Amino acid sequence: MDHFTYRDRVLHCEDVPVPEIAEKYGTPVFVYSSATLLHHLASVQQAFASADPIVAYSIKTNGNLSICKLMAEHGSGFDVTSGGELYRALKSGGTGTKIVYAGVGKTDAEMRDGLENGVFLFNVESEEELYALGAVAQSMGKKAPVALRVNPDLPPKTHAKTDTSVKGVKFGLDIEGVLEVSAKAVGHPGLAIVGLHMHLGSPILSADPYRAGAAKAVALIKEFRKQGHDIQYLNMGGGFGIHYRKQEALPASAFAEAILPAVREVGCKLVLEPGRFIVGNAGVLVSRVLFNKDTGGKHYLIQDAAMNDLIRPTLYDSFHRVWPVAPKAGVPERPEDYEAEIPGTVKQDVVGPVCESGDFLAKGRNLPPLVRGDLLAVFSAGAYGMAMSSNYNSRLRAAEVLVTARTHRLIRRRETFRDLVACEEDC
Ligand SMILES: Cc1ncc(COP(=O)(O)O)c(C=O)c1O
Ligand SMILES: N[C@@H](CCCC[NH3+])C(=O)O
Repeated sequence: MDHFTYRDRVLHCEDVPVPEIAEKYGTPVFVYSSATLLHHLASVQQAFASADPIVAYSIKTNGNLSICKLMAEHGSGFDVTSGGELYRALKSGGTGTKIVYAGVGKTDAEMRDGLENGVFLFNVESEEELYALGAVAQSMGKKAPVALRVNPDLPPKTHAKTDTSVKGVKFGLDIEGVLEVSAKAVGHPGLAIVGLHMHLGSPILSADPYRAGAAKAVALIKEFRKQGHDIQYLNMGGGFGIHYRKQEALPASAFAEAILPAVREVGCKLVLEPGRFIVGNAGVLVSRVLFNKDTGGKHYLIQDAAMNDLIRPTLYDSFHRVWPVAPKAGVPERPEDYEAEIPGTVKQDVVGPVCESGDFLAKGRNLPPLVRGDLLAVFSAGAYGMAMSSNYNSRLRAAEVLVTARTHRLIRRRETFRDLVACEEDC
């Protein structure tokens, strides 16, 4: 479900016409719907309610403080993967009792920071990390609460760059060797192995990998307990897919059906780390057409958003729906299927101003002819859009706007040229 709808051929975010936002804040601009954000958070919380889970919003997806505050105010915890993300989580009202610390390469300083702030669970991904964390905790007179992250060697079939649970990736401990690792850690004075963590990849459009992963988790948890570890948490990570092309995403209840029986069997507290599922369909990237250009038998639509704003198409060949903010008569107000032939359209590559041939937001799309100044919406851009943006080509990072019903508010101002050089001028 999202709250981006066309009314009289004008895209609205909740009750706000998107052109009003583009006029006021300029383009490119990320526009988020708070109703969609909260709807998705609530749908996860409700689907898994019987396990009383800790839903830890994965802050890497979109770390904007206003979005994170909304998450914290509505009962979400945070999944963080760096000192910077922990800082954002705490600044947004998060508390250690609901913060899980992930990541293959935590520094000693990050571990200390996490322990000082009472992080309830550290996902640990290697034996060296385990003992480094144990030593840091011991030096502070503490025991670090640990979930061993297991790589279950399940192919969730996402994309070569986003599969995190197949043999040979850098993530997690190999499932074959994890019991040896846990056996050696029994009785360590700085470590309490209290959980098992599994994050399968992202985005996942089937519940089957979760069912298979949870079954492997159950077997391991039983073994950990036999070794003497007091396992309290089963952390099934994030990865729930969203609508990018059509309505292809599963509801949270489908994932709940796959995961909850395992949680009941081992009697653990469930931890989830959803990111994309909460914020992905809650954001669009709005840009303005600069030029049309025909070359090499192709039609290029050059607009003012680029790979530095949304790198997913460049990095993963990801598909995002693209459509005019105010489509003129003669084309559908909003197509059912963006990949089918659409009357009144011509094939176009939607590209940005960055000096890279790989700078595109969409290729070979059926779009109506557009002219300079027209507005374009790139849908499902709320997750890993702004979060992965950069200043490449010394482009200023976009503004972000949060909509609630008929109101809109700037939640990140557009950067300025002074921002671009600020860290260099200090030197
Ligand atoms: C450990 C971990 N947890 C949670 C997430 C969030 O994933 P998603 O945004 O697909 O829910 C990721 C990213 O894939 C991750 O690596
Ligand atoms: N950043 C990715 C997925 C990787 C998620 C982080 N483990 C995306 O944009 O889809």
